[in-house]
This record gives sequence, C-alpha cells and structure tokens, in this order.
Amino acid sequence: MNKQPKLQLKNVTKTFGTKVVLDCLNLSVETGSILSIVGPSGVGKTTLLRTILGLEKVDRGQFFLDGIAFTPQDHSQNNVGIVFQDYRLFPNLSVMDNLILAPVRVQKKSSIQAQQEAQNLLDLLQISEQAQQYPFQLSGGQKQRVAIARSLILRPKILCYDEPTSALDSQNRQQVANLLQQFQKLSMTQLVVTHDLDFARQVSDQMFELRSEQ
Ligand SMILES: Nc1ncnc2c1ncn2[C@@H]1O[C@H](COP(=O)(O)OP(=O)(O)OP(=O)(O)O)[C@@H](O)[C@H]1O
Repeated sequence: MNKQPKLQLKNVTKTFGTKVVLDCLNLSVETGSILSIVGPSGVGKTTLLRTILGLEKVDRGQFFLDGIAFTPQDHSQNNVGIVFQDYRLFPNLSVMDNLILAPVRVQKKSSIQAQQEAQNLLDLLQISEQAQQYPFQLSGGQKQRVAIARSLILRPKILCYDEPTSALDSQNRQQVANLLQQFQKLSMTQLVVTHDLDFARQVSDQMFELRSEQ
C-alpha cells in the first residue's frame, strides 16, 4: 500500500523583504510520528511553524494533508493545532471556560457537550481538579496541559508545540515527554519546534534540522 505522509510540504519558500528564510523547503511527516524541528537561532524554525499554521503566507509552495492539498490559512477544518510557548490562556476565564470557548463559539457545540469533552481531556491530562481554577492559580506545567487540552478539544489532525520545554523544570519536562509519547500511542501526529536537543532526541522519531542555506 502506498501510504501518504500525514503532512507534506513541497518547495515552500518564504521571504521577508530580501531575506530568504525558507528556500524551496521539502518536509514530510509520517502519521503518528513526532517530528522535531531544530536548528540555530534565527534560522527560521518559528517561521516554518507559522507557515504550517497559516499565520505566515508563503511566497511559493504547497501543503498536503494525507496527500490532499490544503491551504494553511483556511482554519475551518482545524487541521493544525498549536500550543504556544507562553500558552496564551485567557486570564479572565476558568480552565473549563478556556477549553469550551472555541468549541461553543466557533464550532457551535452545545455547552454541555463541550464541557463533557473538556472533562474527558482534563481527566486524560490529569488536571481535572483544576477545572474551575484560573490561569494565575496554575503552575507552569499545569498551564501547559490546559493549553494542550485547549488545542486537542478542536481535534486537530496535527498538533504543534513551540518550545514546549523552555519554561519547565526537569520534572515537568519529563512529564511533557511522557505526554507526547502518550499521544503518539493514540496515533497523533506531532511537530515540535525546540532548542532543546536532548528533549528532541528523547521524544522524536523524526528530526528536521533547518540550516541557514536551506
Ligand atoms: N515578521 C518578520 N519580519 C521580518 N523578518 C522576520 C519576521 N519574522 C521573522 N523574521 C526573520 O526571519 C528569520 C527567522 O526567524 P525565526 O523566528 O523563524 O527563527 P527561529 O529559528 O525560530 O529563531 P529562534 O530560535 O531564535 O526563535 C530571522 O532572521 C528573523 O529576523
């Protein structure tokens, strides 16, 4: 069987003014794998992630999901989810309300259904006790789990993390590694932008090293 990669980028080029950041970049991510994007500072890791998320428009290139072309700027399918480095939780909403906001407002799910799904994710991520707390009451690791749950509730086909270990101590770092591996067993395809080479080597089964000449 000719199995298609979960995500494929073909000849993606991105410039800022005269600076070519991504030059005819090709990338393929297999279903259920964890791909780490590594490379020196300023090489274009975040830019690459932002193009996949549709937050940066590319100059040229194509994106495929399960072999079918897609436009990253079209967010209607929730193809790609993101856990930002600074989590970006809504400070004035409880954990539960952070999770159900988009399912209710954007996906038009009933509040009861969204709460049930949120509860299942909070259980999976072992933060159900924090459901009624506010972000300022959470530890860094707990905030990250809420951010992961908030992405997962939209059922993305690919989940991306931007520097997931940068704000964590070694114990929480290991917990994130365990979590990624747990999601991998559920066949989730995951992309990790990281400076943390040890973490990348520990969790990923594919490494993509961006070099300045790429
Ligand atoms: N909006 C923008 N306008 C102009 N130049 C930009 C913009 N965003 C990024 N760049 C430039 O593109 C290059 C790649 O930046 P990017 O943030 O993707 O690198 P990075 O590999 O993620 O770096 P770091 O590891 O330090 O976070 C840098 O030279 C940066 O200055």
